[in-house]
Amino acid sequence: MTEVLLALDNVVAGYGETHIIRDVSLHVSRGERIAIVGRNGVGKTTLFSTIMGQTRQHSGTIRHRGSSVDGLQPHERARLGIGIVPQTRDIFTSLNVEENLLAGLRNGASLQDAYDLFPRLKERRLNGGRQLSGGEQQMLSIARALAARPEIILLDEPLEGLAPVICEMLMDVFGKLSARGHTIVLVEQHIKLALEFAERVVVLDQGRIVLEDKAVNLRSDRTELDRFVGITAR
Ligand SMILES: Nc1ncnc2c1ncn2[C@@H]1O[C@H](COP(=O)(O)OP(=O)(O)OP(=O)(O)O)[C@@H](O)[C@H]1O
Repeated sequence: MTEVLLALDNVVAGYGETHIIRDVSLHVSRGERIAIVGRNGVGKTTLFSTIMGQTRQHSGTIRHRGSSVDGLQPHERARLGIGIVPQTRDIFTSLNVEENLLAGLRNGASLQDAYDLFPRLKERRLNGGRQLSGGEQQMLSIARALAARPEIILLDEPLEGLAPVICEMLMDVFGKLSARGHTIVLVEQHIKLALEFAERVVVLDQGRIVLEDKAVNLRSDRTELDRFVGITAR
């Protein structure tokens, strides 16, 4: 039987007294590829922040490999193997590429692992974070998250604002990571790419899961999905 790596049960969370995430239950199995989609402001980033312990969890439980992580600090959750590539790109702009990677290495990961996945980073290894293009910064942010050898990786709109050729290259990398057994949860505005990448798609609306289905079903009939993401969504 496939192991449930991450389980959210009836989670209500938000900022201060505000409830943004409302009664969310979501189980992620080891090796799964899940996409989370929904209009702007429905709570996709807040859901990731909640998994990382960066919001106020009012009720419900979050378990990692069956053990509750409720009450654990973000760095403690990261140490358990929950990795995130935040929308804001997590890099130190004052450090060069190699220094950024070295600062993130954990659990026997090596610089070479990062350079094998992103040869461009090797070419730019002595460039400061500020001198990198948006795409290179995103590669570095992803490589830094992977340098901690997470068991599950949360990717928050990693393609946002990037040129189509870079998006294609990153999607290719996500495919490779998945083929190597990584568990990936992707928040993505490009619905077409989300449907191509994921096995299962979860739709959020006003902080609730309103639709959850296999991508193959949603690809063959987008009527239901379009109700929640809008027919103009790509
Ligand atoms: N730090 C914060 N403090 C208070 N409210 C916040 C904070 N961050 C987000 N919100 C509010 O929470 C709601 C959900 O925002 P969130 O960023 O999670 O949505 P999203 O689906 O990721 O949106 P987008 O697709 O635009 O990134 C919004 O109403 C937003 O204004």
